[in-house]
Amino acid sequence: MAINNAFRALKQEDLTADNSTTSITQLPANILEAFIPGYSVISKFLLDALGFDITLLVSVCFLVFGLATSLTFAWKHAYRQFEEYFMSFILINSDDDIHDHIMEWLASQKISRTSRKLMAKTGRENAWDMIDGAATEPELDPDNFMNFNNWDAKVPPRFQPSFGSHRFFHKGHFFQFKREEKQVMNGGWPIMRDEENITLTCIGRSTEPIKNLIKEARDFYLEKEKSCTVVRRPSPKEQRGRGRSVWMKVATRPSRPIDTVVLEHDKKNRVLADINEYLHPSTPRWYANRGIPYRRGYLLHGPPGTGKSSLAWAIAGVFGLDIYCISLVDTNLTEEDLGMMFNALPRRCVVLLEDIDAAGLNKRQETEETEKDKSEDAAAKIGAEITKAFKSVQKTDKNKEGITLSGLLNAIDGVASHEGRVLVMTTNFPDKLDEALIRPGRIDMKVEFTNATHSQIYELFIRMYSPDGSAKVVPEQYKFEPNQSVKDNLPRPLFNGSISNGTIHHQFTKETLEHGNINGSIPNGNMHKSKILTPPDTPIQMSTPESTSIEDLASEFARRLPADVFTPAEIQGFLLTRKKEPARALREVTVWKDSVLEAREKKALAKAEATG
Ligand SMILES: Nc1ncnc2c1ncn2[C@@H]1O[C@H](COP(=O)(O)OP(=O)(O)OP(=O)(O)O)[C@@H](O)[C@H]1O
Repeated sequence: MAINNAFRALKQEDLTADNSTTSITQLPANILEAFIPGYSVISKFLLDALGFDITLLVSVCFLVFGLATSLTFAWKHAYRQFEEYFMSFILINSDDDIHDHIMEWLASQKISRTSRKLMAKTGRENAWDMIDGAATEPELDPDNFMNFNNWDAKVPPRFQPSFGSHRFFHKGHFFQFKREEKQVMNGGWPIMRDEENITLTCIGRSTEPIKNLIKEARDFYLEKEKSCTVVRRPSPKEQRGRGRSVWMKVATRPSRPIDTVVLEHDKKNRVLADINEYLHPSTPRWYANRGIPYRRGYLLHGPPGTGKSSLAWAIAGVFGLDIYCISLVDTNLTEEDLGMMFNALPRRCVVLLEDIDAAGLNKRQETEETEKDKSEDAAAKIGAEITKAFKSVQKTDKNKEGITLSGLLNAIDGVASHEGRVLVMTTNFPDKLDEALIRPGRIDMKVEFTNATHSQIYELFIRMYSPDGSAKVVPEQYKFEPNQSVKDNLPRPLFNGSISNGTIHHQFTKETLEHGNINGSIPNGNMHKSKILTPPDTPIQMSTPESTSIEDLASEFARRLPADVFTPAEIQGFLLTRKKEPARALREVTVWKDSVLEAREKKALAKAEATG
């Protein structure tokens, strides 16, 4: 009996032990059934068909999954707590320049090669990349033309860390870089826009390592763009405001060297010296001590194509300033926007207001109209009043979305306005501008641009044909005596183009100047005279001891054109189409001059006829 009881107890124990084993490695069938409907039927079917019980396998999978989920949850929670109490972060919005600095820097770091989460960007080359030889060389087709077929596809893509979290070590510090994009309301429902933020996090309760990293990224970026001018324009209307920048970067281009602006040296130097003094760190105090608003405006005026915008760009390049361009004819620009834009300007920059005469900011007519009114009788006066009122309503409507003179003056004189900034306005018609706009305090220096003088023509020629585009200062002895001709002094031996080290050495003789008889060929077939092709890698070296110097050609060229008749842009356009053929330019300039003058005359006649 006792043995029987013990045996039963043992059996019971065995059963219990069996049960406990089942509960660890095998989940009860009813639990599995709850997760996988029809599980018992499937497992029974598989047991019958294959003689294999899948319960153990499924249970293990469930347990591993459960464990992994719990561990992930616990890790995330613990990491969040750690992040909260032992980490620091800095948030950067994509509107800010720092965003570009960081992304550019990261693209050059190891993380952009090793990360498993990358974003590929088509490596669109900037036209200026060619300058540094950074750009990929295009292929030449059998006719020696460059072939840009599928050019963008040939440029290697750029890689950046993609959206999500990335971790990396830099200079002994651990960083987490998180890039997120979300949709936010743009002004009001239902217009949405994408907003991108990046968060940089580091271990420790100080943000100093992140600040250092941002500084490093900024220095890296600025070093790359050292000799470039950043161009900004107003952001699209729907993106302005709400903490978003009202300015957006539209381009970065190589700074324009000041010598490339062909202008009387005195004029150029006067402007540069004035701006230099204005931007000096001690100048704001000087202005403040005297209670004078710290600002300076420049009006560049003259016919179209005489170099006004070019000078503004060159000024930005000389002083390493970004250029902020505003077009007052932009109908999307309101006075409120304009005020916001002036207030959002950085401490130092060039603000370029182009063609202000085209913006409807013409001289006010009031005085004129009042004078006229005085001489009219009462009935006419009433009529005039009605017309005036009607016109003013029309004017208000028309300018609802545009800028009025008072709006512009308010922006210029605004609270923060452009203190410390260089304000440059350009116009083709200075006489049309309202006195209020150009009074001292708003415009402090006026620079007149004219059609090309003889010395400008000379310099434009030299600049076009000297190997590196640099022109020597117009020589003192260079005098444009009406009867002086260097042509008569040109050496006479026949030209024979010679080539050494793949470079064509042109020599110009009187005959080549007169008849264009340049004989040149390249043995490797790069240049075929019949196709008038010049290989891309053949800089022209013009002057050799026996040849006519480029200065002589320039003098003769300038002599053949009248002064103050053609704009520098016109002359540049003419030279550009003969950019490697100074002799041809000299040969053809007289014909060109006559044809342009004739066309002008015809146009003037047609206009006169049309106006009766
Ligand atoms: N004085 C100059 N020196 C060098 N290049 C010039 C000069 N004037 C004009 N150019 C050339 O002509 C082109 C037009 O010049 P730019 O835009 O500066 O003229 P602008 O006076 O501002 O004309 P607009 O009044 O039509 O805006 C540019 O390619 C520029 O390089």
